[in-house]
Amino acid sequence: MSTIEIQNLHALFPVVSAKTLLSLILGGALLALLPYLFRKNLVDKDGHPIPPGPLLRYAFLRKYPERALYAWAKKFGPLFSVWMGNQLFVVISDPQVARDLLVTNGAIFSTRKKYFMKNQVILRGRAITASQYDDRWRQHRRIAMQLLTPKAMQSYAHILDYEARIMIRSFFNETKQGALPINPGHYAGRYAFNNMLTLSFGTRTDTATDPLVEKALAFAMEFMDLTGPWSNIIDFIEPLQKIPSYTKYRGYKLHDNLIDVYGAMILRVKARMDAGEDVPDCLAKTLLETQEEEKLDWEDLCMLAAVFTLGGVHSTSGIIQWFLALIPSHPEIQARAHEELDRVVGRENWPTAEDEHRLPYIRAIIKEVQRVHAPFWMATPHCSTEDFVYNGMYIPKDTVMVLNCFTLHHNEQRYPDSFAFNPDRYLGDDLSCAESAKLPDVMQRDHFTFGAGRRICPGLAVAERELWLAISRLLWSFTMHEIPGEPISLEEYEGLSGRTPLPYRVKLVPRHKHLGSILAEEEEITIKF
Ligand code: HEM
Repeated sequence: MSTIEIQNLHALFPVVSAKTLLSLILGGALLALLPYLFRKNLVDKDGHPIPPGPLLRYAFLRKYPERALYAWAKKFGPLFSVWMGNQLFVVISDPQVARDLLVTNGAIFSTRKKYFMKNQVILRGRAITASQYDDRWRQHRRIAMQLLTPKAMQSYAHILDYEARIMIRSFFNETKQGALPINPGHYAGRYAFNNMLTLSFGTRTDTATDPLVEKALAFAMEFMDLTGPWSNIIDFIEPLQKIPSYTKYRGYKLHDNLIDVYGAMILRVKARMDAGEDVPDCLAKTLLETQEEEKLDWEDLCMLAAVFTLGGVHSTSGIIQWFLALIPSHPEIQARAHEELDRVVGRENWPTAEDEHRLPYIRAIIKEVQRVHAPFWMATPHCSTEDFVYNGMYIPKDTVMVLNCFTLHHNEQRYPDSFAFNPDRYLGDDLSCAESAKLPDVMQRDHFTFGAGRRICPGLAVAERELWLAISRLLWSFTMHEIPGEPISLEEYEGLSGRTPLPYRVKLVPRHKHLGSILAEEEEITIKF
Protein backbone atom coordinates (compact mmCIF):
# COMPACT_ATOMS: atom_id res chain seq x y z
CA MET A 1 0.00 0.00 0.00
CA SER A 2 1.37 3.39 -0.89
CA THR A 3 1.92 6.15 1.71
CA ILE A 4 -0.94 8.13 0.17
CA GLU A 5 -3.35 5.16 0.58
CA ILE A 6 -2.35 4.72 4.27
CA GLN A 7 -2.97 8.40 4.97
CA ASN A 8 -6.43 8.08 3.38
CA LEU A 9 -7.17 5.08 5.56
CA HIS A 10 -6.20 7.02 8.71
CA ALA A 11 -8.47 9.80 7.68
CA LEU A 12 -11.31 7.32 7.39
CA PHE A 13 -10.52 5.33 10.62
CA PRO A 14 -8.46 7.56 12.93
CA VAL A 15 -6.23 5.56 15.30
CA VAL A 16 -7.97 5.43 18.73
CA SER A 17 -5.53 5.75 21.62
CA ALA A 18 -6.00 3.60 24.74
CA LYS A 19 -6.86 6.76 26.71
CA THR A 20 -9.60 7.78 24.30
CA LEU A 21 -10.98 4.26 24.28
CA LEU A 22 -11.15 4.24 28.09
CA SER A 23 -12.89 7.62 28.07
CA LEU A 24 -15.38 6.31 25.51
CA ILE A 25 -16.15 3.24 27.62
CA LEU A 26 -16.51 5.28 30.81
CA GLY A 27 -18.67 7.84 29.03
CA GLY A 28 -20.90 5.08 27.66
CA ALA A 29 -21.20 3.49 31.10
CA LEU A 30 -22.06 6.84 32.64
CA LEU A 31 -24.72 7.43 30.00
CA ALA A 32 -26.20 4.02 30.79
CA LEU A 33 -26.13 4.84 34.52
CA LEU A 34 -27.76 8.26 34.18
CA PRO A 35 -31.34 6.98 34.52
CA TYR A 36 -30.30 5.34 37.79
CA LEU A 37 -28.69 8.51 39.16
CA PHE A 38 -31.24 11.07 38.08
CA ARG A 39 -34.96 11.18 38.68
CA LYS A 40 -37.33 9.29 36.42
CA ASN A 41 -40.26 11.47 35.46
CA LEU A 42 -43.09 8.99 35.14
CA VAL A 43 -46.43 9.94 33.57
CA ASP A 44 -49.66 8.00 33.58
CA LYS A 45 -51.65 7.03 30.49
CA ASP A 46 -53.32 10.47 30.43
CA GLY A 47 -50.02 12.31 30.69
CA HIS A 48 -50.25 13.29 34.37
CA PRO A 49 -46.69 13.60 35.75
CA ILE A 50 -45.54 12.48 39.16
CA PRO A 51 -45.18 15.34 41.69
CA PRO A 52 -42.06 17.46 41.10
CA GLY A 53 -38.92 16.89 43.14
CA PRO A 54 -35.14 16.97 43.34
CA LEU A 55 -33.08 15.93 40.34
CA LEU A 56 -30.87 13.34 41.97
CA ARG A 57 -31.93 9.91 43.16
CA TYR A 58 -30.86 9.32 46.69
CA ALA A 59 -29.49 6.08 48.04
CA PHE A 60 -30.64 7.20 51.45
CA LEU A 61 -31.16 10.40 53.39
CA ARG A 62 -29.66 9.52 56.72
CA LYS A 63 -28.85 12.31 59.13
CA TYR A 64 -31.53 14.92 59.87
CA PRO A 65 -33.58 14.17 56.71
CA GLU A 66 -36.36 16.50 57.92
CA ARG A 67 -34.12 19.46 57.06
CA ALA A 68 -33.81 18.35 53.43
CA LEU A 69 -37.58 17.73 53.30
CA TYR A 70 -38.25 21.20 54.67
CA ALA A 71 -36.04 22.81 52.00
CA TRP A 72 -37.60 20.70 49.25
CA ALA A 73 -41.14 21.50 50.38
CA LYS A 74 -40.27 25.20 50.04
CA LYS A 75 -38.87 24.61 46.56
CA PHE A 76 -41.27 22.02 45.13
CA GLY A 77 -44.48 22.64 47.05
CA PRO A 78 -46.81 20.70 49.36
CA LEU A 79 -46.62 17.44 47.41
CA PHE A 80 -43.25 16.50 46.01
CA SER A 81 -41.52 13.28 45.11
CA VAL A 82 -38.09 11.81 45.78
CA TRP A 83 -36.59 8.67 44.32
CA MET A 84 -34.63 6.43 46.66
CA GLY A 85 -32.93 3.98 44.35
CA ASN A 86 -35.92 2.58 42.48
CA GLN A 87 -38.51 3.42 45.13
CA LEU A 88 -40.68 6.48 44.62
CA PHE A 89 -41.52 8.48 47.76
CA VAL A 90 -44.20 11.17 47.76
CA VAL A 91 -43.86 13.66 50.60
CA ILE A 92 -46.92 15.40 52.08
CA SER A 93 -46.21 18.80 53.64
CA ASP A 94 -49.65 20.40 53.85
CA PRO A 95 -52.51 19.59 56.27
CA GLN A 96 -55.24 19.59 53.62
CA VAL A 97 -53.25 17.32 51.31
CA ALA A 98 -52.63 14.99 54.27
CA ARG A 99 -56.38 14.89 54.92
CA ASP A 100 -57.29 14.40 51.24
CA LEU A 101 -54.86 11.53 50.72
CA LEU A 102 -54.44 9.70 54.02
CA VAL A 103 -57.93 10.19 55.45
CA THR A 104 -60.43 10.76 52.62
CA ASN A 105 -58.62 8.28 50.38
CA GLY A 106 -57.51 6.06 53.24
CA ALA A 107 -58.68 2.96 51.36
CA ILE A 108 -55.81 3.55 48.90
CA PHE A 109 -53.10 5.03 51.15
CA SER A 110 -53.03 2.78 54.21
CA THR A 111 -50.69 -0.10 53.54
CA ARG A 112 -46.99 -0.28 54.39
CA LYS A 113 -44.00 -0.79 52.12
CA LYS A 114 -42.50 -4.23 52.70
CA TYR A 115 -39.22 -2.76 53.92
CA PHE A 116 -36.59 -5.48 53.97
CA MET A 117 -35.25 -4.61 57.43
CA LYS A 118 -38.34 -3.47 59.34
CA ASN A 119 -41.10 -5.50 57.79
CA GLN A 120 -39.37 -8.65 56.60
CA VAL A 121 -36.39 -9.23 58.91
CA ILE A 122 -37.38 -7.72 62.25
CA LEU A 123 -41.19 -7.80 62.49
CA ARG A 124 -41.97 -10.47 59.87
CA GLY A 125 -44.92 -8.52 58.47
CA ARG A 126 -46.55 -8.35 61.89
CA ALA A 127 -46.75 -6.17 65.01
CA ILE A 128 -49.53 -4.05 63.43
CA THR A 129 -47.08 -1.38 62.30
CA ALA A 130 -45.44 -3.71 59.75
CA SER A 131 -48.66 -5.37 58.56
CA GLN A 132 -50.08 -4.87 55.12
CA TYR A 133 -53.46 -3.14 55.05
CA ASP A 134 -55.47 -6.35 55.14
CA ASP A 135 -57.58 -8.57 57.37
CA ARG A 136 -54.64 -9.60 59.51
CA TRP A 137 -53.85 -5.94 60.24
CA ARG A 138 -57.53 -5.32 61.11
CA GLN A 139 -57.56 -8.33 63.40
CA HIS A 140 -54.30 -7.46 65.21
CA ARG A 141 -55.27 -3.80 65.60
CA ARG A 142 -58.69 -4.77 66.95
CA ILE A 143 -57.09 -7.06 69.54
CA ALA A 144 -54.61 -4.36 70.63
CA MET A 145 -57.34 -1.71 70.78
CA GLN A 146 -59.21 -3.75 73.40
CA LEU A 147 -56.57 -2.47 75.84
CA LEU A 148 -56.03 1.00 74.45
CA THR A 149 -59.42 2.73 74.28
CA PRO A 150 -60.06 5.50 76.85
CA LYS A 151 -62.66 3.18 78.41
CA ALA A 152 -60.21 0.28 78.70
CA MET A 153 -57.64 2.68 80.15
CA GLN A 154 -59.86 3.27 83.18
CA SER A 155 -59.01 -0.22 84.47
CA TYR A 156 -55.29 0.56 84.68
CA ALA A 157 -55.37 4.38 85.09
CA HIS A 158 -54.23 3.95 88.71
CA ILE A 159 -51.11 2.15 87.49
CA LEU A 160 -50.17 4.96 85.09
CA ASP A 161 -50.67 7.33 88.02
CA TYR A 162 -48.49 5.19 90.28
CA GLU A 163 -45.67 4.88 87.72
CA ALA A 164 -45.58 8.66 87.27
CA ARG A 165 -45.11 8.98 91.02
CA ILE A 166 -42.31 6.43 90.96
CA MET A 167 -40.57 8.31 88.13
CA ILE A 168 -40.71 11.59 90.08
CA ARG A 169 -39.44 9.78 93.15
CA SER A 170 -36.49 8.38 91.19
CA PHE A 171 -35.60 11.89 90.05
CA PHE A 172 -35.87 13.17 93.60
CA ASN A 173 -33.78 10.38 95.13
CA GLU A 174 -31.19 10.04 92.36
CA THR A 175 -30.48 13.79 92.41
CA LYS A 176 -30.13 13.71 96.22
CA GLN A 177 -33.08 16.07 96.58
CA GLY A 178 -31.92 18.28 93.73
CA ALA A 179 -28.25 18.56 94.72
CA LEU A 180 -26.91 16.52 91.78
CA PRO A 181 -27.57 16.86 88.06
CA ILE A 182 -29.23 13.95 86.26
CA ASN A 183 -29.52 12.48 82.78
CA PRO A 184 -33.28 11.78 82.68
CA GLY A 185 -33.22 9.24 79.80
CA HIS A 186 -33.10 6.04 81.83
CA TYR A 187 -35.85 7.08 84.28
CA ALA A 188 -38.20 8.46 81.64
CA GLY A 189 -37.56 5.26 79.68
CA ARG A 190 -38.32 3.06 82.68
CA TYR A 191 -41.56 4.96 83.29
CA ALA A 192 -42.81 4.33 79.75
CA PHE A 193 -41.48 0.75 79.80
CA ASN A 194 -43.18 -0.12 83.08
CA ASN A 195 -46.46 1.17 81.69
CA MET A 196 -46.07 -0.97 78.58
CA LEU A 197 -45.06 -4.00 80.70
CA THR A 198 -48.32 -3.58 82.62
CA LEU A 199 -50.34 -3.44 79.43
CA SER A 200 -48.51 -6.26 77.70
CA PHE A 201 -47.69 -8.71 80.49
CA GLY A 202 -49.32 -7.47 83.71
CA THR A 203 -45.97 -6.90 85.38
CA ARG A 204 -43.35 -4.18 86.08
CA THR A 205 -39.70 -3.75 86.97
CA ASP A 206 -39.38 -2.99 90.67
CA THR A 207 -36.00 -1.22 90.62
CA ALA A 208 -34.43 1.27 88.24
CA THR A 209 -31.41 -1.03 88.09
CA ASP A 210 -33.32 -4.06 86.82
CA PRO A 211 -31.27 -5.19 83.77
CA LEU A 212 -34.52 -5.65 81.83
CA VAL A 213 -34.91 -1.85 81.69
CA GLU A 214 -31.58 -1.31 79.93
CA LYS A 215 -32.23 -4.28 77.68
CA ALA A 216 -35.67 -3.05 76.60
CA LEU A 217 -34.42 0.50 76.04
CA ALA A 218 -31.54 -0.86 73.96
CA PHE A 219 -33.98 -2.92 71.84
CA ALA A 220 -36.20 0.12 71.32
CA MET A 221 -33.21 2.26 70.31
CA GLU A 222 -31.89 -0.41 67.94
CA PHE A 223 -35.38 -0.70 66.43
CA MET A 224 -35.48 3.08 65.87
CA ASP A 225 -32.05 3.02 64.23
CA LEU A 226 -32.83 0.15 61.90
CA THR A 227 -36.30 1.17 60.78
CA GLY A 228 -36.19 4.77 59.61
CA PRO A 229 -37.93 5.39 56.28
CA TRP A 230 -34.50 5.59 54.65
CA SER A 231 -32.09 4.29 57.29
CA ASN A 232 -30.71 1.39 55.28
CA ILE A 233 -29.39 1.27 51.74
CA ILE A 234 -30.15 -2.46 51.89
CA ASP A 235 -33.88 -1.60 51.84
CA PHE A 236 -33.53 -0.08 48.39
CA ILE A 237 -30.93 -2.22 46.62
CA GLU A 238 -32.26 -5.77 46.44
CA PRO A 239 -29.00 -7.60 45.61
CA LEU A 240 -27.59 -6.33 48.94
CA GLN A 241 -30.33 -8.28 50.71
CA LYS A 242 -28.86 -11.54 49.45
CA ILE A 243 -25.34 -11.08 50.80
CA PRO A 244 -24.20 -11.16 54.43
CA SER A 245 -23.77 -7.73 56.01
CA TYR A 246 -23.56 -6.17 59.44
CA THR A 247 -26.89 -4.38 58.94
CA LYS A 248 -28.61 -7.68 58.17
CA TYR A 249 -26.94 -9.31 61.16
CA ARG A 250 -28.28 -6.53 63.42
CA GLY A 251 -31.81 -6.96 62.06
CA TYR A 252 -31.88 -10.75 62.58
CA LYS A 253 -30.31 -10.34 66.00
CA LEU A 254 -32.98 -7.85 67.05
CA HIS A 255 -35.72 -10.16 65.82
CA ASP A 256 -34.25 -13.06 67.82
CA ASN A 257 -33.84 -10.89 70.91
CA LEU A 258 -37.48 -9.79 70.75
CA ILE A 259 -38.64 -13.39 70.48
CA ASP A 260 -36.30 -14.52 73.27
CA VAL A 261 -37.24 -11.83 75.77
CA TYR A 262 -40.92 -11.17 75.04
CA GLY A 263 -41.63 -14.76 73.97
CA ALA A 264 -40.30 -15.93 77.35
CA MET A 265 -42.62 -13.47 79.06
CA ILE A 266 -45.63 -14.84 77.16
CA LEU A 267 -44.67 -18.35 78.24
CA ARG A 268 -44.43 -17.11 81.82
CA VAL A 269 -47.97 -15.68 81.62
CA LYS A 270 -49.14 -18.97 80.11
CA ALA A 271 -47.51 -21.01 82.88
CA ARG A 272 -49.30 -18.91 85.47
CA MET A 273 -52.64 -19.24 83.68
CA ASP A 274 -52.15 -23.01 83.38
CA ALA A 275 -51.42 -23.15 87.11
CA GLY A 276 -54.76 -21.45 87.76
CA GLU A 277 -53.23 -18.26 89.11
CA ASP A 278 -55.09 -14.95 88.98
CA VAL A 279 -53.14 -13.26 86.16
CA PRO A 280 -53.92 -9.54 85.71
CA ASP A 281 -55.66 -8.58 82.46
CA CYS A 282 -53.04 -7.79 79.83
CA LEU A 283 -52.34 -8.23 76.14
CA ALA A 284 -50.46 -11.52 76.61
CA LYS A 285 -53.40 -12.98 78.53
CA THR A 286 -55.88 -11.86 75.87
CA LEU A 287 -53.68 -13.32 73.14
CA LEU A 288 -53.36 -16.66 74.91
CA GLU A 289 -57.07 -16.87 75.69
CA THR A 290 -58.06 -16.13 72.10
CA GLN A 291 -55.14 -17.75 70.27
CA GLU A 292 -57.15 -20.62 68.80
CA GLU A 293 -60.24 -18.66 67.95
CA GLU A 294 -58.18 -15.87 66.33
CA LYS A 295 -55.80 -18.38 64.69
CA LEU A 296 -52.69 -16.61 65.99
CA ASP A 297 -49.32 -18.30 65.44
CA TRP A 298 -46.29 -18.00 67.74
CA GLU A 299 -44.76 -15.12 65.77
CA ASP A 300 -48.10 -13.25 65.86
CA LEU A 301 -48.08 -13.60 69.64
CA CYS A 302 -44.47 -12.51 70.12
CA MET A 303 -44.62 -9.59 67.73
CA LEU A 304 -47.93 -8.32 69.11
CA ALA A 305 -46.68 -8.62 72.67
CA ALA A 306 -43.45 -6.81 71.72
CA VAL A 307 -45.02 -3.96 69.78
CA PHE A 308 -46.18 -1.89 72.75
CA THR A 309 -42.64 -1.92 74.10
CA LEU A 310 -41.31 -0.91 70.67
CA GLY A 311 -43.96 1.69 69.79
CA GLY A 312 -44.82 3.01 73.23
CA VAL A 313 -41.50 3.38 75.07
CA HIS A 314 -39.03 5.38 73.02
CA SER A 315 -41.83 7.67 71.79
CA THR A 316 -43.37 8.62 75.15
CA SER A 317 -40.06 8.76 76.96
CA GLY A 318 -38.65 10.78 74.05
CA ILE A 319 -41.25 13.51 74.53
CA ILE A 320 -40.56 13.64 78.28
CA GLN A 321 -36.84 13.94 77.51
CA TRP A 322 -37.47 16.69 74.95
CA PHE A 323 -39.60 18.53 77.52
CA LEU A 324 -36.79 18.35 80.09
CA ALA A 325 -34.24 19.45 77.48
CA LEU A 326 -36.33 22.40 76.39
CA ILE A 327 -37.89 23.84 79.52
CA PRO A 328 -34.71 25.04 81.31
CA SER A 329 -34.11 27.58 78.55
CA HIS A 330 -37.63 29.01 79.07
CA PRO A 331 -37.76 30.23 82.68
CA GLU A 332 -40.66 32.56 81.92
CA ILE A 333 -42.75 29.60 80.73
CA GLN A 334 -41.84 27.57 83.83
CA ALA A 335 -42.82 30.52 86.02
CA ARG A 336 -46.24 30.75 84.33
CA ALA A 337 -46.74 27.01 84.69
CA HIS A 338 -45.81 27.15 88.38
CA GLU A 339 -48.17 30.05 88.92
CA GLU A 340 -51.04 28.12 87.31
CA LEU A 341 -50.31 24.99 89.36
CA ASP A 342 -50.07 26.92 92.64
CA ARG A 343 -53.29 28.77 91.89
CA VAL A 344 -55.35 25.79 90.73
CA VAL A 345 -54.14 22.71 92.59
CA GLY A 346 -52.08 24.36 95.35
CA ARG A 347 -48.91 23.14 96.99
CA GLU A 348 -50.37 20.38 99.15
CA ASN A 349 -51.48 18.02 96.39
CA TRP A 350 -50.09 17.43 92.97
CA PRO A 351 -52.06 17.34 89.70
CA THR A 352 -54.06 14.25 88.81
CA ALA A 353 -55.69 13.16 85.57
CA GLU A 354 -58.92 14.84 86.69
CA ASP A 355 -57.18 18.24 86.93
CA GLU A 356 -56.25 18.34 83.27
CA HIS A 357 -59.16 20.51 82.12
CA ARG A 358 -58.40 23.02 84.91
CA LEU A 359 -54.79 23.54 83.85
CA PRO A 360 -54.92 24.89 80.30
CA TYR A 361 -51.42 26.34 80.31
CA ILE A 362 -49.82 23.01 81.28
CA ARG A 363 -51.88 21.29 78.58
CA ALA A 364 -50.66 23.91 76.11
CA ILE A 365 -47.02 23.28 77.09
CA ILE A 366 -47.42 19.55 76.42
CA LYS A 367 -49.00 20.14 73.01
CA GLU A 368 -46.28 22.62 72.12
CA VAL A 369 -43.51 20.16 73.08
CA GLN A 370 -45.19 17.58 70.83
CA ARG A 371 -45.29 20.11 67.99
CA VAL A 372 -41.68 21.26 68.16
CA HIS A 373 -40.23 17.89 69.12
CA ALA A 374 -42.41 15.17 67.63
CA PRO A 375 -40.36 11.99 67.99
CA PHE A 376 -41.23 10.82 64.47
CA TRP A 377 -40.54 13.64 62.05
CA MET A 378 -41.68 11.42 59.18
CA ALA A 379 -44.38 9.52 61.10
CA THR A 380 -44.45 5.94 59.80
CA PRO A 381 -44.74 6.00 56.02
CA HIS A 382 -47.90 4.67 54.42
CA CYS A 383 -47.92 3.09 50.96
CA SER A 384 -50.40 3.22 48.08
CA THR A 385 -52.23 0.19 46.72
CA GLU A 386 -53.61 1.75 43.50
CA ASP A 387 -52.61 4.34 40.91
CA PHE A 388 -54.08 7.71 41.91
CA VAL A 389 -54.21 11.20 40.44
CA TYR A 390 -54.27 14.12 42.86
CA ASN A 391 -54.52 17.72 41.65
CA GLY A 392 -53.20 16.62 38.25
CA MET A 393 -50.28 14.70 39.77
CA TYR A 394 -49.81 10.99 39.30
CA ILE A 395 -49.12 8.83 42.35
CA PRO A 396 -48.42 5.31 41.10
CA LYS A 397 -49.36 2.16 43.02
CA ASP A 398 -46.65 1.12 45.56
CA THR A 399 -45.55 4.71 46.21
CA VAL A 400 -44.34 5.32 49.76
CA MET A 401 -46.20 8.27 51.31
CA VAL A 402 -44.28 10.30 53.88
CA LEU A 403 -46.07 12.62 56.28
CA ASN A 404 -43.57 15.47 56.55
CA CYS A 405 -44.33 16.35 60.19
CA PHE A 406 -41.39 18.71 60.60
CA THR A 407 -42.63 20.91 57.75
CA LEU A 408 -46.28 20.53 58.78
CA HIS A 409 -45.31 21.63 62.29
CA HIS A 410 -43.52 24.69 60.93
CA ASN A 411 -46.32 25.90 58.69
CA GLU A 412 -46.29 29.66 59.29
CA GLN A 413 -49.96 30.01 58.43
CA ARG A 414 -50.97 27.52 61.07
CA TYR A 415 -48.23 28.30 63.63
CA PRO A 416 -47.00 31.90 63.24
CA ASP A 417 -43.33 32.27 64.32
CA SER A 418 -43.23 28.51 64.10
CA PHE A 419 -39.65 28.01 65.29
CA ALA A 420 -40.43 29.70 68.63
CA PHE A 421 -41.51 27.56 71.58
CA ASN A 422 -44.74 29.28 72.46
CA PRO A 423 -47.42 27.33 74.40
CA ASP A 424 -49.78 30.31 74.10
CA ARG A 425 -50.68 29.15 70.62
CA TYR A 426 -52.58 26.24 72.18
CA LEU A 427 -54.51 28.22 74.79
CA GLY A 428 -58.20 27.70 74.11
CA ASP A 429 -57.60 24.28 72.54
CA ASP A 430 -59.54 21.98 74.88
CA LEU A 431 -59.46 18.91 72.69
CA SER A 432 -57.45 15.75 73.20
CA CYS A 433 -55.11 14.81 70.35
CA ALA A 434 -57.55 12.06 69.30
CA GLU A 435 -60.46 14.55 69.17
CA SER A 436 -58.32 17.11 67.38
CA ALA A 437 -57.34 14.60 64.69
CA LYS A 438 -61.05 14.30 63.80
CA LEU A 439 -61.74 18.03 63.39
CA PRO A 440 -63.46 18.78 60.08
CA ASP A 441 -61.13 21.75 59.50
CA VAL A 442 -57.73 20.07 59.37
CA MET A 443 -55.97 23.44 59.70
CA GLN A 444 -57.26 23.46 63.28
CA ARG A 445 -55.71 20.08 64.15
CA ASP A 446 -53.23 20.51 67.03
CA HIS A 447 -50.32 18.61 65.43
CA PHE A 448 -49.49 15.46 63.47
CA THR A 449 -47.31 13.76 66.08
CA PHE A 450 -49.45 10.62 66.10
CA GLY A 451 -49.75 10.28 62.31
CA ALA A 452 -52.93 10.42 60.26
CA GLY A 453 -55.63 8.29 58.71
CA ARG A 454 -56.45 4.65 59.32
CA ARG A 455 -53.00 3.84 60.71
CA ILE A 456 -53.05 6.69 63.25
CA CYS A 457 -51.33 5.66 66.48
CA PRO A 458 -53.68 3.34 68.41
CA GLY A 459 -51.79 4.13 71.65
CA LEU A 460 -52.64 7.82 71.42
CA ALA A 461 -55.00 8.03 74.42
CA VAL A 462 -52.61 6.10 76.68
CA ALA A 463 -49.64 8.18 75.54
CA GLU A 464 -51.52 11.41 76.22
CA ARG A 465 -52.39 10.30 79.74
CA GLU A 466 -48.80 9.24 80.43
CA LEU A 467 -47.48 12.56 79.16
CA TRP A 468 -49.97 14.51 81.22
CA LEU A 469 -49.10 12.71 84.46
CA ALA A 470 -45.35 12.92 83.86
CA ILE A 471 -45.04 16.51 82.67
CA SER A 472 -47.62 18.16 84.93
CA ARG A 473 -45.99 16.49 87.95
CA LEU A 474 -42.46 17.34 86.87
CA LEU A 475 -43.57 20.96 86.68
CA TRP A 476 -45.34 20.77 90.02
CA SER A 477 -42.37 19.12 91.74
CA PHE A 478 -39.31 20.88 90.37
CA THR A 479 -37.78 23.97 88.90
CA MET A 480 -35.60 22.82 86.03
CA HIS A 481 -32.24 24.37 85.24
CA GLU A 482 -29.50 23.91 82.68
CA ILE A 483 -26.06 23.19 84.19
CA PRO A 484 -23.61 26.04 83.59
CA GLY A 485 -21.15 25.05 80.87
CA GLU A 486 -23.32 22.12 79.72
CA PRO A 487 -25.62 23.50 77.03
CA ILE A 488 -28.37 21.12 75.91
CA SER A 489 -28.63 20.68 72.16
CA LEU A 490 -32.14 21.00 70.80
CA GLU A 491 -31.05 20.56 67.20
CA GLU A 492 -29.15 17.27 67.21
CA TYR A 493 -30.66 13.98 68.24
CA GLU A 494 -30.27 10.21 68.33
CA GLY A 495 -32.39 7.72 66.41
CA LEU A 496 -33.08 7.38 62.71
CA SER A 497 -36.82 6.73 63.09
CA GLY A 498 -37.92 7.86 66.57
CA ARG A 499 -35.68 10.61 67.87
CA THR A 500 -34.50 11.40 71.40
CA PRO A 501 -32.17 14.22 72.48
CA LEU A 502 -28.44 13.56 72.70
CA PRO A 503 -27.61 12.52 76.29
CA TYR A 504 -27.65 15.58 78.56
CA ARG A 505 -27.87 16.44 82.24
CA VAL A 506 -30.32 18.76 83.92
CA LYS A 507 -30.79 20.10 87.44
CA LEU A 508 -34.14 19.44 89.12
CA VAL A 509 -34.62 21.58 92.19
CA PRO A 510 -37.56 20.58 94.41
CA ARG A 511 -40.19 23.32 94.73
CA HIS A 512 -41.70 22.08 97.99
CA LYS A 513 -40.06 21.28 101.32
CA HIS A 514 -42.50 18.41 101.85
CA LEU A 515 -41.91 16.78 98.42
CA GLY A 516 -39.73 14.12 100.04
CA SER A 517 -42.43 13.12 102.50
CA ILE A 518 -45.13 13.01 99.80
CA LEU A 519 -42.97 10.76 97.65
CA ALA A 520 -41.87 8.54 100.54
CA GLU A 521 -45.48 7.38 100.96
CA GLU A 522 -45.22 5.09 97.93
CA GLU A 523 -42.98 2.04 97.94
CA GLU A 524 -41.89 0.16 94.83
CA ILE A 525 -44.34 -2.66 94.27
CA THR A 526 -43.03 -6.07 93.27
CA ILE A 527 -45.52 -7.98 91.15
CA LYS A 528 -45.27 -11.73 91.17
CA PHE A 529 -44.38 -12.81 87.66
C1 HEM B 1 -46.02 9.95 72.55
C2 HEM B 1 -46.05 8.68 72.24
C3 HEM B 1 -46.32 8.14 70.86
C4 HEM B 1 -46.12 8.71 69.63
C5 HEM B 1 -45.58 10.09 69.33
C6 HEM B 1 -46.54 7.74 68.64
C7 HEM B 1 -46.53 7.98 67.28
C8 HEM B 1 -46.95 7.07 66.34
C9 HEM B 1 -46.97 7.31 64.92
C10 HEM B 1 -46.53 8.59 64.23
C11 HEM B 1 -47.45 6.19 64.33
C12 HEM B 1 -47.65 5.98 62.82
C13 HEM B 1 -49.03 6.47 62.43
C14 HEM B 1 -49.30 6.37 60.95
O1 HEM B 1 -48.91 5.39 60.31
O2 HEM B 1 -49.93 7.30 60.40
C15 HEM B 1 -47.73 5.23 65.36
C16 HEM B 1 -48.21 3.97 65.13
C17 HEM B 1 -48.35 3.03 66.12
N1 HEM B 1 -48.22 3.23 67.47
FE1 HEM B 1 -47.70 4.95 68.39
N2 HEM B 1 -46.97 6.62 69.28
C18 HEM B 1 -46.86 6.82 70.63
C19 HEM B 1 -47.22 5.94 71.63
C20 HEM B 1 -47.69 4.68 71.43
C21 HEM B 1 -48.12 3.78 72.48
C22 HEM B 1 -48.15 4.12 73.96
C23 HEM B 1 -48.44 2.60 71.87
C24 HEM B 1 -48.96 1.33 72.46
C25 HEM B 1 -49.58 1.25 73.60
C26 HEM B 1 -48.26 2.78 70.44
C27 HEM B 1 -48.50 1.82 69.48
C28 HEM B 1 -48.47 2.05 68.11
C29 HEM B 1 -48.78 1.03 67.12
C30 HEM B 1 -49.14 -0.42 67.40
C31 HEM B 1 -48.70 1.65 65.87
C32 HEM B 1 -48.95 1.02 64.50
C33 HEM B 1 -50.35 1.36 64.00
C34 HEM B 1 -50.68 0.78 62.62
O3 HEM B 1 -49.78 0.60 61.81
O4 HEM B 1 -51.87 0.54 62.36
N3 HEM B 1 -47.81 4.05 70.21
N4 HEM B 1 -47.44 5.78 66.58
